[in-house]
Amino acid sequence: MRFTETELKGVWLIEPTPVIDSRGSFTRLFCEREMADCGLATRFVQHSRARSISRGTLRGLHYQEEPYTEVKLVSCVRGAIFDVVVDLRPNSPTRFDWLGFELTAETMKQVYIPAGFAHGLQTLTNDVEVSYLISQFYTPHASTGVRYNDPAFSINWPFMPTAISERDLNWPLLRTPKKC
Ligand SMILES: Cc1cn([C@H]2C[C@H](O)[C@@H](COP(=O)(O)OP(=O)(O)O[C@H]3O[C@@H](C)C(=O)[C@@H](O)[C@H]3O)O2)c(=O)[nH]c1=O
Repeated sequence: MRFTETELKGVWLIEPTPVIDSRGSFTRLFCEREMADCGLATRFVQHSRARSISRGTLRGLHYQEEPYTEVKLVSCVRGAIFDVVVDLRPNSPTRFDWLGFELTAETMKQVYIPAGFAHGLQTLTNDVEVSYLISQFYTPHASTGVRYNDPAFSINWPFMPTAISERDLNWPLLRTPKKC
């Protein structure tokens, strides 16, 4: 596995290094030792999968509040997504900056998202499945979000959303202006 920390400190892109032979390939997707060597969390308490039917479906931007913050290890196991992280850490020099990653079932790339970030995604194909390893239990009363089109972030989503939940359409906008 190849680990690359992004310009948003604490967010890592993890790329697989498949071993290929005449039968096909073998690919490691999680290794406690390699993750720990990079200083990443290795304890995940839930593994969830979300299926989206149509291209353009948007989910997010979500996070859980203290003391239920989560680390997420996200990958796309069917189809393709544009995966987005937004830095919400109060004292971060990159606060409100965002990054987008194309994750596909073929490339098996994963994004490691530390606590303090909101996460969202948009499907790039029909019939998409996304896998999440999550370090904290789902806690509905701490589960919250920020608006996908909040001008504080100005995220360049690939498409107008073709499907989105009422909840995600109605997260309040932040009033704090972007960094001067
Ligand atoms: C996230 C989650 C939802 N649910 C339930 C609540 C609800 O009835 C149904 C669908 O929930 P949501 O609409 O929140 O699902 P979704 O919009 O797919 O939520 C996900 O979005 C992406 C962007 C993330 O980062 C994930 O961590 C998660 O928040 O599933 C659980 O039971 N456990 C969970 O861990």
